[in-house]
Amino acid sequence: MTTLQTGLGERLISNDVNGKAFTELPIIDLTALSSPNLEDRKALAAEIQAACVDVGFFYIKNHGIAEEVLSTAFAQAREFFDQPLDKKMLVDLHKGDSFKGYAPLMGEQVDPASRGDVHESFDLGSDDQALGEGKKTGNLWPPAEDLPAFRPALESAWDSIMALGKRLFPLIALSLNLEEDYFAKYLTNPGSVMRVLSYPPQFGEVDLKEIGIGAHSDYECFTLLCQHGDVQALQVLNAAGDWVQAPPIPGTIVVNLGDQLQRWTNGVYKSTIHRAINRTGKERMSMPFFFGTDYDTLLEVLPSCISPERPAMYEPIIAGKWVEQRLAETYIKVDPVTGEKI
Ligand SMILES: O=C(O)CCC(=O)C(=O)O
Ligand SMILES: [Fe+2]
Repeated sequence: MTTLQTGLGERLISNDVNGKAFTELPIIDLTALSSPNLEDRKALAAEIQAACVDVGFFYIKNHGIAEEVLSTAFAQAREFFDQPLDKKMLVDLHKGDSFKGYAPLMGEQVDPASRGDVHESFDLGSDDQALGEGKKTGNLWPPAEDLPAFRPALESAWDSIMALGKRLFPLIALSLNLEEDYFAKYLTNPGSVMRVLSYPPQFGEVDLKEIGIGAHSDYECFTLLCQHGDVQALQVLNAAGDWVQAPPIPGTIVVNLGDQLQRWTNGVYKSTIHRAINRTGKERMSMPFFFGTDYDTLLEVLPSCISPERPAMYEPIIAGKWVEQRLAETYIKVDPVTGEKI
């Protein structure tokens, strides 16, 4: 079986678990999420279940987030990224200890087989969230005199997407035949992260060791990914080893499952490998929001996902430690004198 080097180490090309050779991503209408009728919500949960088992990726529409909140955040992100490098490095992610702030082009490497990711990023989280053992610093914001509207725009997007994510957990619980509030006890102070990414267009021969974001799976429970404009770059790996394009669709947000839910569900739900390559000739931006659980949640395979044919495949892990370890492997620090990775 073919293997692929990813941020998770060597992975079978079929994502460890049997997904489908899907050729497009499902689009799920979330209107029934607000229905007072449990049967309506269960019918929606059944659609979510099929998408999580077969694909691990889907679009949502009628999600309730105002388009303007997202476009304002993207406009501010563009202003931030268009600044000179020395301004952006005022909030260099390496100045703090909890992976918040700016990382320049090639400052990250989600796929250890790559030379670095061809994107710039700015990461933020909640200042009062559990930062993890010994962590002292939270968000790093650019000076308000440089970009007065940046922080309010990103915080407003954060609030809206966080609210949507909190509404999706009960749906995921229903889709796993659990009580709707099953995950609530693990979400008192969840370790979520949002980021804006800017991918310059790449020209010439495709070199898979140097692309927008290398092949990886996400680390948390699920990701809500907003794509800006009409610039195609995201690709999703199906069980046949083919990369399926996930273009921006107006009014939708992409949802993909992460490793925490794959482990919790014993691989029944897929944390599908994806990457981004921007060959469009245009600058591309995206805004992923990663939803984790409380830092100290013990992620143990759900008993309902274990059977004689499918024994538990994963050791229990502490949710926050898992993400921290994965992040520490992701960000590259370069020695300013030698230019070597340290
Ligand atoms: O920009 C994208 O479309 C994908 C970003 C992504 O996969 C990530 O940040 O984990
Ligand atoms: Fe990702």
